[in-house]
Amino acid sequence: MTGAHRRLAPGRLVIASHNEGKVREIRALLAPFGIEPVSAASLDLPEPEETGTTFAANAELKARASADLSGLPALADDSGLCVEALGGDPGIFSARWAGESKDFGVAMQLVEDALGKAGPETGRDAHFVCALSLCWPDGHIETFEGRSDGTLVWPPRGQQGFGYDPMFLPNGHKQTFGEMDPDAKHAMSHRAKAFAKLVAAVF
Ligand SMILES: O=c1nc[nH]c2c1ncn2[C@H]1C[C@H](O)[C@@H](COP(=O)(O)OP(=O)(O)OP(=O)(O)O)O1
Ligand SMILES: [Mg+2]
Repeated sequence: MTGAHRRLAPGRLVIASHNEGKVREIRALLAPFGIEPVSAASLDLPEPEETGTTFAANAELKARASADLSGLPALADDSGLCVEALGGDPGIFSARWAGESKDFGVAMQLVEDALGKAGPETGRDAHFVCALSLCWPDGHIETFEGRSDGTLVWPPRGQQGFGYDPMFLPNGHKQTFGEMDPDAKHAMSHRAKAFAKLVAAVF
């Protein structure tokens, strides 16, 4: 995002996500800022089809859809796990790899199987990306990205977090995101880094 930023006034803000794990993390990140978060689910807002080809494009279309329908500022998150040996897959398809039932045991197994096929020489490096878009009801939109680098472990470890967290070991740490205390993840994750940029720009 370039150019002038707009300040976000205190008041209600829609968290434009239908993923409970994300909503929990975004609520925790918003807690110090005097914002009243309202979930998209509680307003019965639909889950838009993610037709974008980048994290930023998908975050923007989700934020815009919720801001248009609710008349409130809306914050959306598009994120995913990018595995270097898989050319960046599952990437923007990270949620879709978990199928209709959103089973991340299945999705993590698919990643592990694909890594096995890629062969040992390609390594197990991966990173998470998070794009956060904040859209105001008049259509003004700002987008911020964060990234965490790490490696993939097998078998998955830990019950904290959500999604691919149990197989992601962030660089410089001994616990996977699935084993870490949520506060420790919030201090360093891709989502926290994107959020820090948003905070610097709009709060
Ligand atoms: O910190 C994370 N720890 C583990 N896994 C993660 C994380 N961040 C994203 N991920 C994975 C799982 C998630 O399902 C997918 C995002 O897909 P994405 O389309 O952005 O979200 P979603 O469909 O789950 O909910 P929604 O679009 O309603 O916000 O990437
Ligand atoms: Mg989604």
